[in-house]
Amino acid sequence: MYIKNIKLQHYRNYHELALTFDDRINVIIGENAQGKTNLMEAIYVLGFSKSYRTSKDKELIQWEQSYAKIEGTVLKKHYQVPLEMQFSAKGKKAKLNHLEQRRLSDYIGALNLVMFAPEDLNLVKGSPQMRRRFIDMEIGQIKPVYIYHLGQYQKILKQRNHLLKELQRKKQHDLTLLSVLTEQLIEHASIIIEKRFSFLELLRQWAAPIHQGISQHKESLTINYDTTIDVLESYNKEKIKHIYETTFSQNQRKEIERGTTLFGPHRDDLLFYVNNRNVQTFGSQGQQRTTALSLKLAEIELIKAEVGEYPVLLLDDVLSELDQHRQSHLLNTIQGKVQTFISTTSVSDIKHETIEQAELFYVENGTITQQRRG
Ligand SMILES: Nc1ncnc2c1ncn2[C@@H]1O[C@H](COP(=O)(O)OP(=O)(O)OP(=O)(O)O)[C@@H](O)[C@H]1O
Repeated sequence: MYIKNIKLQHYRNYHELALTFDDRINVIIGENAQGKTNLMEAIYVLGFSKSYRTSKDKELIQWEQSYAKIEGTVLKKHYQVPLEMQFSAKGKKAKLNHLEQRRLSDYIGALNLVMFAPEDLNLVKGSPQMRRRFIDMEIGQIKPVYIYHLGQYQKILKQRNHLLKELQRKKQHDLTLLSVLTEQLIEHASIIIEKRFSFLELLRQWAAPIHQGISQHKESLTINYDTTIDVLESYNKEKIKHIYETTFSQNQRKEIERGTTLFGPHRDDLLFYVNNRNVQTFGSQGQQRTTALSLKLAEIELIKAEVGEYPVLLLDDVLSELDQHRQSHLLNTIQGKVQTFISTTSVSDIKHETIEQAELFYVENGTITQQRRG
């Protein structure tokens, strides 16, 4: 799939903007603070209905304006999909095929994206929250119903944590509500875990050979799921549910004492091993970067295998962070098959033939001049 065009209105520092993109490589060039990342972010928001930079939608609206709008046309193999996101003080609206979607899980997935920014290089070393976000975003765009379960899970978790705090402080003594919330939490938790397990199976299949390729067969990558309960990846939803039920009932006193939910997907993590050693603890910076790159490239292939089309790739200021070998590996892999947006302060940072044919977009203070190379 690829994005044919985009129109922005009052989005960050873009007052009005209309662009037509190349179906392969688009390079967004500009000095600092001119609007490169804002454009990448707008594309991301068009796909995921929210930003990766802020959880406050109102920050996306241009200062002094009352709304922001992003429209875009996504071209798929056999049809095209018009998408639209609008933000105002009243909230956000997502339109697919010109029809407003009440549930965002009905909107997400029409435009598949893989984002690779400098922060992603810390995926291995960074917080468990980052890794959970990575896996959740991925599953969400392949199986949008996952987003629904995740949303419900988070809502119930918040209520349950609040209740556990009240029980801890003895402001509340009734345990009936706790059982009701626990039961609801388990229902969504077991679906989330089951889906994460099947996603991991796929991720491993794609990431391991890619990692071998980048490391010139010197390294092998394995990925494990680290969970708070005693569960095997071969278990189905019912079995996972049963284990959660036993764990929660055996630990009720402990949870009340601590005033928080101690088990569930919100506490799980991914562990990466290179040549059987934990790369989070023992890996060199290079190995950690190779792992992050392998995961991103695996995401691209995984989406293609599951959805039937390649996603759009966003490389936000990340190429200059990769050494020549990793940069070439990345660009060779995507060349000719994945629509890619690259943001950079200088085209000379990109040393690859693919750049010869790219569409160039020069950004200056919220305006863009387009120029085709080749
Ligand atoms: N809501 C907003 N309304 C108007 N301008 C905004 C808004 N949010 C951010 N900006 C402006 O957008 C600019 C930042 O743009 P952006 O983050 O895209 O930078 P960039 O070109 O990617 O630069 P860098 O290379 O430093 O990351 C800043 O000048 C900032 O003041």
